[in-house]
Amino acid sequence: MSKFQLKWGILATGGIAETFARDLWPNPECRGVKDIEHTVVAAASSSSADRAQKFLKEVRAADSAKAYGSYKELAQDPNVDIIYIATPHSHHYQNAMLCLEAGKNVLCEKAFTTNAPQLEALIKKAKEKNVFLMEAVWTRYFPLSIYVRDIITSGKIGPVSRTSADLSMAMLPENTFDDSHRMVNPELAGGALLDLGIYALTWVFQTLYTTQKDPKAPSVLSTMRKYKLGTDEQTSMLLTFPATEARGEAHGIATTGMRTAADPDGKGTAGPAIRVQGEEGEIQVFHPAFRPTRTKLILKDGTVEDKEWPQPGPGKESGWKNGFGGDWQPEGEGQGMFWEADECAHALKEGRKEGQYESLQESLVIMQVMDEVRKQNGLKYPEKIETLDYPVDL
Ligand SMILES: NC(=O)C1=CN([C@@H]2O[C@H](COP(=O)(O)OP(=O)(O)OC[C@H]3O[C@@H](n4cnc5c(N)ncnc54)[C@H](OP(=O)(O)O)[C@@H]3O)[C@@H](O)[C@H]2O)C=CC1
Ligand SMILES: O=C1OC[C@@H](O)[C@H](O)[C@H]1O
Repeated sequence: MSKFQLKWGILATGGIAETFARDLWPNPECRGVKDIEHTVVAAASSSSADRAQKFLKEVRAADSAKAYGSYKELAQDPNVDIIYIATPHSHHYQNAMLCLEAGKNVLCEKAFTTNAPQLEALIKKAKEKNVFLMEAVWTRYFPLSIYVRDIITSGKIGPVSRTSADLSMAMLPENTFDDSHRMVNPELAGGALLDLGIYALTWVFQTLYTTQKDPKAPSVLSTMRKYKLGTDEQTSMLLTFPATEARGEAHGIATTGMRTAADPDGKGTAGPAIRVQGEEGEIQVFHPAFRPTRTKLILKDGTVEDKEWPQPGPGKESGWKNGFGGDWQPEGEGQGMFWEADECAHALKEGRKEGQYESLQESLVIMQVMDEVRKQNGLKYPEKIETLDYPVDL
């Protein structure tokens, strides 16, 4: 059987671009995926073509891969099937529009855009060009996430009425980040909400919204503690999801922050970061919410199922070098970003224009929730990064 080949272009050469591109290197067969192949055929850096060339070497791309010194050249490369966008949040709208305008399929890092109207404009453009568009919320595509959603839809824990999810990582911003860093800088749409809070929201949504046949957008109440630069360093959200066919009203509690830790000792002693609670039991997921590797199912009848979910990889012997994962990524394992890449390949192979575990509609509802949270707490980014105008030189 011939395999479906997906040829990737990587837009930007920072931290996550490197991790993602490294994750494309192991043969998908090492995770049981037999029908597709990924190849990095080009990369672009806004700094220089030399930087892109160095990047391609670091991620083991073939010598034939093209190195570009501008994103525009990458968007126009006819050999590229899909572009992975790995710039700061502030730039996603402009970068994605550039690629969609050029007729490219796009996988765009989270948070998709700075606001919901920008995302609506991207969705409209993707439809007009008849291309694929997906937000790179990689966690959604893990077998662990599929298992959790299946537990819910199977009815095993009964109707779910509450999910609480925390992604807090004690990295005191004043000691960790320069004022120009994307995690705190308003010019780059920094702050906990768009960077980390989106994972707490992902768990609330994929358990209370994605699992429903007739999902409805939630209402939201929120509070925010601001950093000295005006971006948020801690945000707490209480979401109310209307009743559906399968359950009554449900509450989602999503918290995020840079001052407290979901896992203070790094050993899971504090308990689960995520609890999905139903009438017959609950399913727990352990920190970190973006790359969890442990779940615990606890049922009223006394059943307890503790499960580990190591990320597959090519093994230590392959000489494969770990990426961004650091402590979370034992040697020989992959980071786990390949699951979302596999979803892109399967979607394009099947002719789908969006991901199967997070529709564009759902990404939009989440973006609307984040807009509302910012509105309730007076967090605005500079006009040039919230605008619908295109092109804007950032
Ligand atoms: N899924 C995940 O686990 C993770 C996702 N992310 C997401 O990935 C995105 C990028 O994060 P990360 O890789 O950590 O960021 P980095 O700062 O490491 O890299 C961002 C890259 O974007 C390009 N860029 C273009 N314009 C700018 C600008 N004005 N300021 C800074 N960089 C610019 C640069 O590449 P060049 O010079 O080559 O053009 C830069 O290297 C964010 O959306 C973030 O939320 C981040 C970490 C983990
Ligand atoms: O997506 C992410 O996951 C890991 C975090 O450390 C990082 O800040 C964030 O962008």
